[in-house]
Amino acid sequence: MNPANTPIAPPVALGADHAGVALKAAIREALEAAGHPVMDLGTHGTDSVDYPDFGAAVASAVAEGRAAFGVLVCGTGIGISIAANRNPAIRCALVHDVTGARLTRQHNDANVIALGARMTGVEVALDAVRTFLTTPFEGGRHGRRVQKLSPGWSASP
Ligand SMILES: O=C(CO)[C@H](O)[C@H](O)[C@H](O)COP(=O)(O)O
Repeated sequence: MNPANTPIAPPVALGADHAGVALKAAIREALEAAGHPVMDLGTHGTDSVDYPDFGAAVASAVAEGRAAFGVLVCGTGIGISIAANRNPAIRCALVHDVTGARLTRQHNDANVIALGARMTGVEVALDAVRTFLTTPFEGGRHGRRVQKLSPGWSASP
């Protein structure tokens, strides 16, 4: 609790490889300007690094409740989304536009979004992140389907 006894919302965890570091910085700047607490898990420079390290770090932060949501960026968004989805608590959606960002919250209850810095422009990416962070899960029939994405669910009778 802070001095005003107001709960502080968990931050948004950010992660990127070298290909995504500039877009991550733009996302961080926009979120901080809007008053969102962020947890920047790197990378912090343009030296070549391996996207699985950052996908895993953000996935762990979300899975452990240290972050409310995660935002990941690599060149295409593909590799880093695959990395995040190796964590069984994570539903990471690769998104290219605002519609995808909205629908993956409404229908999939995605807790991490992945963007491709070599695929999606900065303004679209920022709009997608804002939409992702402000759109609630719809539940209902989607709840049943999301349940079937959980590690314990099996298609076998
Ligand atoms: O993982 C990826 C492909 O899905 C990302 O786009 C990476 O950022 C990319 O592979 C990095 O490539 P680079 O040639 O090492 O910059």
